[in-house]
Amino acid sequence: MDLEGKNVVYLGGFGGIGKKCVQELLKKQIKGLAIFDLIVDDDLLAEWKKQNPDTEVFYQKVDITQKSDIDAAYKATAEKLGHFDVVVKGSGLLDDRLIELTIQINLVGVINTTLTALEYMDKSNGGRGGLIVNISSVAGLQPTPLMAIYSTSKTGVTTFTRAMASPIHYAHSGVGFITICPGFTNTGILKDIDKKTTFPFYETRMRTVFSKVKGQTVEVCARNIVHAIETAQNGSVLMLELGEIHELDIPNLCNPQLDDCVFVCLS
Ligand SMILES: NC(=O)c1ccc[n+]([C@@H]2O[C@H](COP(=O)([O-])OP(=O)(O)OC[C@H]3O[C@@H](n4cnc5c(N)ncnc54)[C@H](O)[C@@H]3O)[C@@H](O)[C@H]2O)c1
Ligand SMILES: CCCCCCO
Repeated sequence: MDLEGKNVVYLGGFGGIGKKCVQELLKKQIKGLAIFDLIVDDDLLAEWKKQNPDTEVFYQKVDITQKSDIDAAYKATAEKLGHFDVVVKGSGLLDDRLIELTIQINLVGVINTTLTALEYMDKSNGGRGGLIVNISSVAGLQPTPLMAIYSTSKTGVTTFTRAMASPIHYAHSGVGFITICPGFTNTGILKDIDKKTTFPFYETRMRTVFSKVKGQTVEVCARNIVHAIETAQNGSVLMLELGEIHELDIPNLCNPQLDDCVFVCLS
């Protein structure tokens, strides 16, 4: 999608990846940017507003575990911007010791913020269509024993987003969906990992290996997320690993007779 003149909602815009994505998005002459987050960096927000006088930049405090917050934020954004073209879901928690909160934020939060956004974007409901980008993880592509609950939540994000990308839904709503699966990216989410894993490290080797894994910079990850927003097609699942974008060709495992009724047909 060409981002010039578009309205964007970014959930988690003050997070590690979020801040850099916002900075990249603001380079694209977007018309409006709503940042939904639990936290705010007032100085950074003021700087973004000052540096981008032609873009309406504003913050909405949102706890995505609270449906009332989600509803209020989207309502206020629709009133301020009229409509929104792109919604990026970049909120997240990695802490397997907080089981319910992990699922509430990473999965239920993504589902609720998606379905509420659709109320405004769905062409069959008077919307203009658009693009919803859900940030999963490489841990949402294959089981990750180290953080099994996080991996489960992210696998749910990947599956939910692929299901929402069904051509059946797209033909109805005009809202496309893409799944972004970053690999290790140098933000705070990976710090103190041995306090966040499903179980304490069984052996120091796992810990040694984990602390030695080479991650990508946040800047490169953010640039690739924005590139994906501009170029990816509905249903794309993109792994962003070590500065590269890999479009994943996930096979349809369904009965051909059900192909267009149940599963995404990535034709
Ligand atoms: N950093 C990585 O290695 C990596 C890899 C793959 C996927 N991801 C995913 O990318 C996204 C951003 O991660 P990050 O590394 O920038 O982490 P981060 O911790 O810096 O950012 C997380 C963001 O989510 C927000 N958030 C947390 N709980 C919330 C709540 N209840 N309501 C609203 N907002 C809430 C935080 O305020 C923050 O803005 C997450 O979904 C994460 O799972 C990160
Ligand atoms: C091994 C999986 C690393 C996941 C990084 C945070 O999504």
